[in-house]
Amino acid sequence: MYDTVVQFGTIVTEKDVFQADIGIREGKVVAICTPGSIESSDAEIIDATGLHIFPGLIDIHVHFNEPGRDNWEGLETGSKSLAAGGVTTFFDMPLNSNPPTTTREQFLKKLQLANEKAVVDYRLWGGLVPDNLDHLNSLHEEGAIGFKAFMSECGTDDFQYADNVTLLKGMEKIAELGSILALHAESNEMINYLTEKAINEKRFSIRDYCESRPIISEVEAVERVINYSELTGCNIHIVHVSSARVIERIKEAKAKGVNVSVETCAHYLAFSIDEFEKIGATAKCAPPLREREEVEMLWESIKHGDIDMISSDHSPSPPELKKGETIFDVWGGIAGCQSTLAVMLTEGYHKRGISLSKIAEVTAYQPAKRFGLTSKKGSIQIGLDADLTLVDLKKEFTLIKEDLYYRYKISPYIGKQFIGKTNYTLSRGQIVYENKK
Ligand SMILES: NC(=O)NC(NC(N)=O)C(=O)[O-]
Ligand SMILES: [Zn+2]
Ligand SMILES: [Zn+2]
Repeated sequence: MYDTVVQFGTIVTEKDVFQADIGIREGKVVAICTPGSIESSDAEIIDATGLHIFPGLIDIHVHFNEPGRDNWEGLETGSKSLAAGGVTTFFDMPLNSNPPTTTREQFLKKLQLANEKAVVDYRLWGGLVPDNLDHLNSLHEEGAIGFKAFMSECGTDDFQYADNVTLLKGMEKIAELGSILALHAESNEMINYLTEKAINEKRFSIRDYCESRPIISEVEAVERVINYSELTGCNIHIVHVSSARVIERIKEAKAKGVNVSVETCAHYLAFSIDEFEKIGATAKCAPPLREREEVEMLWESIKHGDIDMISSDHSPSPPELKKGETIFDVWGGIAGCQSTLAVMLTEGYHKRGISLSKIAEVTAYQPAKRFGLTSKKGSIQIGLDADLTLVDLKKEFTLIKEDLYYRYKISPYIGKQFIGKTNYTLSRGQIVYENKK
């Protein structure tokens, strides 16, 4: 009757926490029953006694950089890391692969590589850049989950940021397609002005870097693109918001009827500038880490339901690019996609009383809902894919580099103490991670 039965675990969904057994057939959940009641003579049994079963996470924001920069990460190492962290679906960003995913040909090439190499499910973002307006249609036809644009320079030469005219024209098209535009929203003018000033004045501390990309530059860009959304009718998603001040603006826009969603990343919830100063360049990202009180306000925003989802924005580089004369010279991007759930459990559930259902909601249900995947993913329900992560909520561990599956064992989370560990991950019913393998 079943290929696999997960017995005696506690199921966590966006609505509920309850004990039940799960029967899996052909990759789908086909039964959810009273513990011990499933007839399972010829099924593989997974004993989940003492474990919590979350819907596999959906990480809508990773940079696995293949093709072209797979020496920075790669679809195999990246997706194995996700499996180890309980993530069963990822959306790969159109940059820093080289060439970036801005035409049909490049999209199909990446799709083929993902098909060969990824150990969990995936979708691909298409890019919106100044010279590819005529390609948006074909990217959409091939199944792009949405489009991504940068409002400021992105740190590589091969993905141009979208000027305002490109944004407006692109948004008009994306609205017609009924798709969605994700934005890296920082004001290019403000951050370039402040960066130049800091460098001229030889202010090279970590705090100087953070102050060169202030919260107000996020606010400016977000307000602008919200206005563009009202004008064009384009649905938008703001990636990696670092501050509750920005979340407030998005909340106001939602109340006015603008179709906008927002993510923050695990690192903005785990670290403040104080940790950035201790850890150094490994914790450099853009927008940068913020003050401790901002971290706490983000957690409050999650509690109040003002943040739709959590991503990792996993954007690693080779170690030599994380070294440089000053903090301004090193690669901006954090490697962390294996640790998202551990951060949510440790910092959210254990330290701040965030409910398990809220964690399932922002890591799986909301991403599935926003991107139209709820007929297959995002929760634990009869008929959905058996994408499951089995977690020991009480397991304490310190992350060591040998635990990581990244191409390079570099991450600001190394040395961090966590409570809550993934023991098994199932992707469409198949065990893709079990006890460190
Ligand atoms: N080129 C990048 O991958 N940049 C990424 N880097 C960060 N966030 O520091 C991003 O998502 O903006
Ligand atoms: Zn970004
Ligand atoms: Zn990113």
